Amino acid sequence: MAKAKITVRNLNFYYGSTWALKDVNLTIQENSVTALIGPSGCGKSTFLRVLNRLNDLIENTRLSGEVLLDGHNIYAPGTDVIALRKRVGMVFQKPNPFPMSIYDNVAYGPRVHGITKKRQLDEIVEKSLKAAALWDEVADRLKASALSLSGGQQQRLCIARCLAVEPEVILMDEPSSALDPISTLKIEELVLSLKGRYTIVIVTHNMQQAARVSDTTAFFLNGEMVECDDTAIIFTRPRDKRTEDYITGRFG
Ligand SMILES: Nc1ncnc2c1ncn2[C@@H]1O[C@H](COP(=O)(O)OP(=O)(O)OP(=O)(O)O)[C@@H](O)[C@H]1O
Repeated sequence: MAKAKITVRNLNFYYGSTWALKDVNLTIQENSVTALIGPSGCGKSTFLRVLNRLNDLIENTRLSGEVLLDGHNIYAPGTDVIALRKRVGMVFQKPNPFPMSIYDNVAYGPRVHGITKKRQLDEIVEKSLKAAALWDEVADRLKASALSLSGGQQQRLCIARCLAVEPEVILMDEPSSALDPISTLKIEELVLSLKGRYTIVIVTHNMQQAARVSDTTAFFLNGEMVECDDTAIIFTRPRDKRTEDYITGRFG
């Protein structure tokens, strides 16, 4: 039985006078992959950043509405934002490993959260790199700089770093748009392998990618969430004409 992991209610978001998200209502099911699609500037990334309060870091922004994670509003006063971001991790468009070793990148989060025993860290690093499908390529050079990895490997390292703190939700903002086709395929396989254990929300400009990896797709346009449904329905018989125009390439 599907369970709502995140419920967004009447969400509005403003950058100064720019109304970037307009009364968005959306439910994200637990342990599934939800793709956010729509033309450039429609608010996909803003919506993603709302889900772990990353927009809090941008000045002169305003939000109204509710974002419930397991039924609790993450914007309620007194919310521990550090704890929230541990539960709701993020992977960015451009791989952004820290300038330190492969091992230290993955161990970084667990260390911040108080894990210091080497054996325990070793286990977490191995498990996370395996889950991110990178272990076989780096097991013999964990002390090498993360910056010596290829772009695709760096992105899988960033996913391993995210997994190391055992998040419940993983937000991915166009995670393969800066990568070559083979690395992109690896990221897509990885997303599919993580499905079922994590709730994944992925922003993508690539509609084939959305069709390949996601269970549910939400279409955004000019800050509105136009339509959200099973991915197969969105791509074959969307209800809204605007969705149809977008997926058939009439604009965007
Ligand atoms: N930091 C910011 N300050 C001011 N306005 C912003 C900021 N970030 C985004 N916006 C504006 O908010 C709107 C939504 O932008 P957002 O980046 O969320 O769209 P997007 O759908 O993710 O676009 P893209 O696909 O090009 O990344 C746009 O009008 C954009 O100009």
